Amino acid sequence: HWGYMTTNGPSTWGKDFPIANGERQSPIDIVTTAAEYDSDVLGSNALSTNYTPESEVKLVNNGHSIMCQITKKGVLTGGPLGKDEYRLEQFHLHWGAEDNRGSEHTVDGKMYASELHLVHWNASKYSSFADAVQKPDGLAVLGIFITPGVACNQFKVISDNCGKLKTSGAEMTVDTTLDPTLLLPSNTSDYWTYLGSLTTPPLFESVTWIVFKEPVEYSKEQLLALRNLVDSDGNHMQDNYRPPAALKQRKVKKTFT
Ligand SMILES: NS(=O)(=O)c1ccc(O)c(NC(=O)NCCCCO)c1
Ligand SMILES: [Zn+2]
Repeated sequence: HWGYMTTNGPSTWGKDFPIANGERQSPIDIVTTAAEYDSDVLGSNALSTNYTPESEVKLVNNGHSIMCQITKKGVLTGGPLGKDEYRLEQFHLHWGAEDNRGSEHTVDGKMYASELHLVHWNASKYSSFADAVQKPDGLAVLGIFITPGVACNQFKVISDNCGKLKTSGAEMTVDTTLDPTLLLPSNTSDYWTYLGSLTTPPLFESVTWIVFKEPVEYSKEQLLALRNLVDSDGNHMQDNYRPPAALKQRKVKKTFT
């Protein structure tokens, strides 16, 4: 089964998932000087999130990451998404064994300690996540860089429960509220955006990526909690990130000068 070890990691995925070498794969290295400022598409209608706080938190160790399944109606609109409404489905993370690596997107070659992905599907055009996941305009994912610093209070419900989700397949519901809005950086106006893919198999080329420039801080303890999770092979879930793929014939746009 695919994973992140030498024997089943990103360099082997092309065997079972030939799209791994496709024209719009993710993540990518964001070369800041090559990104194009595009005022009309991006400037006119600002990216907007309208999330409903979760009244309980459903956490799953899916063998590749820790995922929070969203049950409330949360909507992402605007920016590069045109008139379509994208519904929040889940969020999860990728991280390293040490603070010097772990993000999937890089910025001028810089890797962050972790990257949070808020996954949305196009509810204006499709009937479910499963229906949207293979469509070229099916998904929109918000990428948030994580850097070591002060604790993120809204992330505590996840980091404080990693110990109870050690094994692959483990699920739990925590009876507390969580507002996904509070997982976002304070500046949500400055971001890069480009057309890409899922960063794990099946690597479908269905994602409009929106990567925020401003990182969010998690404490050392919160990052350590992620590294103590166990994956589907019984190893510590660490370095569960795909390295950058080729940009090929794509342009990265940015909303800031
Ligand atoms: N990293 S990502 O691009 O934001 C991303 C967003 C949504 C996804 O559905 C996946 N991948 C996925 O679901 N793979 C199926 C098996 C996983 C657990 O069994 C990756
Ligand atoms: Zn992801």
